[in-house]
Amino acid sequence: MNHALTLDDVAGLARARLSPPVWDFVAGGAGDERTLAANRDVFDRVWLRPRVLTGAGRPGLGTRVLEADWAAPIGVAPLAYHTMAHPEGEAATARAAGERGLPLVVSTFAGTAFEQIAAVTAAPLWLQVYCFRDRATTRAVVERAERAGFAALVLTADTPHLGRRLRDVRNGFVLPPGVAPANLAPGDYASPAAHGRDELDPDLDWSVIGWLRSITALPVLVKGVLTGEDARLAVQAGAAGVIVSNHGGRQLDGVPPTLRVLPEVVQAVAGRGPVLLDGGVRRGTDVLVALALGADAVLLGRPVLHGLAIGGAAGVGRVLDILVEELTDAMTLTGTGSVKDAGPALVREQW
Ligand SMILES: Cc1cc2nc3c(=O)[nH]c(=O)nc-3n(C[C@H](O)[C@H](O)[C@H](O)COP(=O)(O)O)c2cc1C
Ligand SMILES: O=C(O)C(=O)c1ccccc1
Repeated sequence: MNHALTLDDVAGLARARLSPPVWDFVAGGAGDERTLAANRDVFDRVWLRPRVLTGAGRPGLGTRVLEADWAAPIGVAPLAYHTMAHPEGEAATARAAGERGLPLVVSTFAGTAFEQIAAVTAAPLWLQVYCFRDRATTRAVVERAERAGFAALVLTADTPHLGRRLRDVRNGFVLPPGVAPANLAPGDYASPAAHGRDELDPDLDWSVIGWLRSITALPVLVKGVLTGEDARLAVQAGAAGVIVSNHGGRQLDGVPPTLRVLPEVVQAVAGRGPVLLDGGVRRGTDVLVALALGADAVLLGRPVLHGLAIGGAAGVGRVLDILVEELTDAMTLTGTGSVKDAGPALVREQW
C-alpha cells in the first residue's frame, strides 16, 4: 500500500481487490461515460501560472466552511455502502478523515449506523439526503442524523431517479451479501437500479428546501447544481451552500464537466454561501485549480472507496495524505500561501 504514490496507483491496487461487478459499480458512469471522462480531461487542459519569490513560504491549508474548521479544503463525498469496499465501512472512513481534521458526507445509503460513525470522529459529519416518495422515511433519516450530532444536510438534487449505468445493467448488479443500508427500515435494497427508480421522489421542486428546514435546524446544501440559474434559485430557496456535481458522471451522460460550470455557479452564488465541487479530483493540482476558479473546497469520491478496498482506515488515510501532500506541494510551488490566496490569475486554459 505504501508503494502507492498517487491516487491512480491506489485505484490500480483496488481494482485487483474488488470483484469485477463491484469495481464496475464504483468506477462506472451513465450512458457512454462521456461526462465521466470529461470530469478528468478538463483538469488536464488547465495550466498553472506560478508566482515566484512571493515569500509565501510553507502554505496553510486550513479553511472554514459553515463555521467549522477543516484542516484542508478537501472532504469526502457521499458514497453509498462503504461496506462494499471494506467490512468496517463508513466507520473506517470516518476514523481516517477525523484523524486528519477532514469532513465526511455520509450517504442516506450508508452501510454503517450514523451513531457508530459519529463515535469515531470529531471532524464535521454531514448527511446526504435522498428524498423518498415516503417523506416519513426521509424525515426519520434526517432526525436520526441530527440526533447523532451531524452538522449539515446535503440534498442530492440530480437524482429524481438513478441514472442508467450500463455496466450495472450488463452485470445484473446486486449488492454483495451482507451489504445493506444501516439507517433505513429493513427492505429490499439488493438492486440499486430498481430501488433507485421506484423509491426516490421524482417530483421534487425547490419547496423541498423549505420542507427540510422545517424538520431540522441544520443548514441545507444542494448537491448537483450545474447552472448559474439553479445556484441562484437554491440560495433563494434557503440553501446554505451548493455543491457543483454531476454525480461523478453517474446520472445524465452529456452534462458538462463540473470544473467548466464552476465559474458561473460561483458568480451566481456571489458569496452567499460556500460553493463546493466534486468530480474527477485526483491530484493536488486539481484541488488548487478548483480553488482558483472559486470553489471553497472539493469533495473526493471514488478514491475513498479505493483506499478502503486496499486497507480500510489506513488505506483511506493514505488517499487523503497523498492528496493533502500534493496540494501542499502545488501551493508551495505556485507561491500560494493560503486557500484564500488561490484566485483566477493562477490558471490559464488552452495554451
Ligand atoms: C459508488 C458510488 C456511490 C455514490 N453514492 C452516492 C450517494 O449515495 N449519494 C450522492 O449524493 N452521491 C453519490 N455518489 C456521487 C458522489 O457523491 C460524487 O458526486 C462523485 O463520486 C464525485 O466524483 P469522483 O468519484 O470523480 O470523485 C456516489 C458515487 C459513487 C462512485
Ligand atoms: O450509485 C450512486 O451514485 C448512488 O447514488 C446510489 C444511490 C442509491 C443506492 C446506491 C447508490
